[in-house]
Amino acid sequence: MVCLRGAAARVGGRTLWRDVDLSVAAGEFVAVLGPNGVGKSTLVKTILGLQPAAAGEVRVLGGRPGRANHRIGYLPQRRGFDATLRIRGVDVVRLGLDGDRWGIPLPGSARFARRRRAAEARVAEVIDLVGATGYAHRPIGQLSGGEQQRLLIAQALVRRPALLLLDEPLDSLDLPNQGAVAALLGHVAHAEGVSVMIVAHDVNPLLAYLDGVVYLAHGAAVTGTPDEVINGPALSRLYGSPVEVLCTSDGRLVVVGAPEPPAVHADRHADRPSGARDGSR
Ligand SMILES: Nc1ncnc2c1ncn2[C@@H]1O[C@H](COP(=O)(O)OP(=O)(O)OP(=O)(O)O)[C@@H](O)[C@H]1O
Repeated sequence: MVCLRGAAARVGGRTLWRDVDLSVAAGEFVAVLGPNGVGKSTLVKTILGLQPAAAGEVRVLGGRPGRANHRIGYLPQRRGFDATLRIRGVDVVRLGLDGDRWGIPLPGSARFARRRRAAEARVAEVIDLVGATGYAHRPIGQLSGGEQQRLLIAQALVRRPALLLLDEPLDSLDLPNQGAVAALLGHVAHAEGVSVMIVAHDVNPLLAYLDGVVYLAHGAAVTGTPDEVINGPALSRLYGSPVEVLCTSDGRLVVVGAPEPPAVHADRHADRPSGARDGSR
């Protein structure tokens, strides 16, 4: 579904990363990890064809990046909806189906009625899949961050994408909601067969569900299973200095000694509960 060989990204005259090899198969759930500014979002943009690779080869859904974007669901970084926004959750999901389409059949025609029924059925199906049926008819601005996030995931899924790309969807969710959204994405990958790539700062909520990890740091990447990547020797080689990975009694991983400062977006973490931490760094 996604294949990078010796890929490099260059923005503003600066090489962010190089020699990145990565393969994501159908139905795999892969996290893109690493400190602030290392180029995680740029990797997603490279896969979408919004940022040309500076070197190497990038193939997405069997072709050049950008060619098959209609088969990709994309959830960009965001800050949340204004509390006064009146549009309902169900309408937000529906926008993912036909929000960009022109030439919709005339109201009153049989084709229009058929299409509307099929669209309504698909929207209801995907809202059910993300567990948002109970609140999808409320204004999205009045929903919690976790509820909004589920509806946005439904929007990204409504066209039955083969690949789902999510840029920090767990950011600013509390720990129970991070866990719930991680479980939902694991289900989307493993039960629905969608390949899922997620940019994240904390691997811990995702660990139980992940098939693979891309860890970007120091202009390079390590890729593999979570066990292959998130360990002291692999991260020490990547950073070029001693890094330890500690495992807490409840199975959380804490990376100690990584040279970069913690990757916290203070602005987007304002509503984070006290005591919540970013354990993967
Ligand atoms: N179009 C651009 N022109 C110049 N610099 C850019 C451009 N896009 C991104 N950058 C820079 O490239 C670096 C990597 O950005 P990117 O958003 O990919 O990082 P990230 O790992 O996703 O960061 P974060 O964890 O903070 O979201 C940043 O320093 C950013 O300012």
